Amino acid sequence: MLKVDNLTFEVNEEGRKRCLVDHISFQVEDGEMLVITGPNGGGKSTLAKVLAGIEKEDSGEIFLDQENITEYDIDHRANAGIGYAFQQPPRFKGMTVKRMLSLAAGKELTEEESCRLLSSVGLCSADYMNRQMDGTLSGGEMKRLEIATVLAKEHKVSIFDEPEAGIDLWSFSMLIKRFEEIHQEKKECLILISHQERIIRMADKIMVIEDGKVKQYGKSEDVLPSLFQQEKCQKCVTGMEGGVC
Ligand SMILES: Nc1ncnc2c1ncn2[C@@H]1O[C@H](COP(=O)(O)OP(=O)(O)OP(=O)(O)O)[C@@H](O)[C@H]1O
Repeated sequence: MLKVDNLTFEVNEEGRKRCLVDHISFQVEDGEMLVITGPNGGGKSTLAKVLAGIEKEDSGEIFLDQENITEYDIDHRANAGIGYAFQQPPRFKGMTVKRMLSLAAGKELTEEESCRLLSSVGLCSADYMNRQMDGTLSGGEMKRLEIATVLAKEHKVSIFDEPEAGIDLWSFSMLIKRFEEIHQEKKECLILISHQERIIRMADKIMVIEDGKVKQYGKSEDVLPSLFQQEKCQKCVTGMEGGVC
């Protein structure tokens, strides 16, 4: 279980403080899937980075099961059970895919294990195992490999930041299947940051973040109707629905 209490992260912009994560609280139970959505620049990725320990919160507390992990750094949080897939994955020159996956799994993976892992993100093991994790990989390939590194190991909480971004339709379907499997296994908490309706509809809980604040948070069945009703009305206003709501 992940419990986040009054989490705040501020930056200094030309001498002024700007709150990118503004007193955010939520809880994800074991086996639950939380989808975080909301407008661009709302603070979703920043929240994920604070949870993973990439950015240091200014105030608030984070509990993983009963353990207070607030003061843990990025490595310590990863060891405690937090997995995180970046929205824009970093590249690692000189690191092969094979090595990266084994490092992420925390053990030397067999050919079969690596193959299964790469297949779950729509990649063929034979084509990628000895490739470098550098600029020779396309954006979509990097994104899928990044997701595979988080899937390589069981975590207490896995956070995927816009897993759909830059991924083709076929790989996206495979990925959705893998998320559904993890969700059905009910072993770990899944936090997906997404703008994709299909992902949002998979959630147990939905949180909408705007201007660093929680605008909506609750069970999927309570949040979904207003979420898609709002979207429809916006389209209507812009004429996309032919002016009919
Ligand atoms: N380190 C930083 N310093 C200053 N501003 C930042 C920093 N990191 C992010 N921001 C700003 O904070 C806001 C929130 O960014 P964030 O990436 O968290 O949004 P997001 O909700 O994930 O957006 P998107 O849906 O576009 O991915 C944006 O306005 C961004 O420009």
